[in-house]
Amino acid sequence: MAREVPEREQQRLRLEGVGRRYGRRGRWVLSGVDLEVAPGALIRIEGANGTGKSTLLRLLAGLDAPTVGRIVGRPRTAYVPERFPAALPFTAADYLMHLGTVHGLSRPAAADAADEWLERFGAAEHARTPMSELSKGSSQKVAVAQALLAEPELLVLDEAWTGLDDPARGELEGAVVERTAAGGAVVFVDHDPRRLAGRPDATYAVVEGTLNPRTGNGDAHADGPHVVVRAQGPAGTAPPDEVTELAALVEEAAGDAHRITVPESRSDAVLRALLGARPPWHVVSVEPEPEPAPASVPDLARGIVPRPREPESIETESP
Ligand SMILES: Nc1ncnc2c1ncn2[C@@H]1O[C@H](COP(=O)(O)OP(=O)(O)OP(=O)(O)O)[C@@H](O)[C@H]1O
Repeated sequence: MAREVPEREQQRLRLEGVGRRYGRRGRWVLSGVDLEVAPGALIRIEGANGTGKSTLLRLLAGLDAPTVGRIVGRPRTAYVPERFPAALPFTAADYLMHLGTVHGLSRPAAADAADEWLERFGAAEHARTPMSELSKGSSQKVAVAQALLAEPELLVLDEAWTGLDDPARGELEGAVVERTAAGGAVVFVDHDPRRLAGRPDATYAVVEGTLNPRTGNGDAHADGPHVVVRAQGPAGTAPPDEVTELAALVEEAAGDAHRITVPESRSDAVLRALLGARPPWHVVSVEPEPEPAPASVPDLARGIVPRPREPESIETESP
């Protein structure tokens, strides 16, 4: 049974004018980011490769500090990093029990929570396996279990579904829905546009260092049907900026191809931008986006309060 988190007792995380660059002369990876994460909110962060999504999530998780701006109101936070340090000198159960006690659980409660989450993710048989001997998938199950077992007020997931088998992926989606229903906030990045489709209270895209709200209700897929454009450009190049700004999601595919998910209403503009690039991109295919899988847990009303932005920084949705 999930621990309820009364809203009035929770810290509300706020990013105010946050900028981050690596090194004194490095480029600004993020700049002028304002964001408020309300209790119970489910927030999706999108963006092309290397735009700064992980940088933003590390700031949200409290593992990194802004170069400028400030972060206030730290809730009890747990984080699943993009790369989990698997070669730790513990068995899976001992590691989870240790993490549970760090998060304030008694040893028996931490041991019970460790067993419960390993069971839920189908990894109970690996409880006594040293972490260094776990497969990538089992190690990822431990990574998500360590974040969930203390029932955090804020859960930050950086591509946490990657490497999990199908049942564990479904289990993690269910756990996210449970967490938000219990009043916890969840912020996630995932390369699959169908992940938790229709559920986020807000979706933001990181574009050229700024955080742009997607649509009125925050769901990237609320703006009508989408198409998937597969396109190939010169080796090692990212799609033109105009494409990244118009698309709901840009992902690298096999070879030098990119998979670009875009609202149907903007697909002509994306194709024009690809074909008009110098040198032009080769459009391999244009297909309707597959239907998302139906959600398994009843929907629940939740509140998200995006911080007000300066008018010039609001992304307008072109028809
Ligand atoms: N610790 C670091 N030191 C120096 N540069 C870094 C560091 N972490 C990230 N960067 C740089 O910051 C930029 C944004 O990286 P980040 O990992 O946040 O992007 P991302 O959107 O999560 O990318 P991906 O989708 O590939 O995971 C990249 O140019 C990256 O090389």
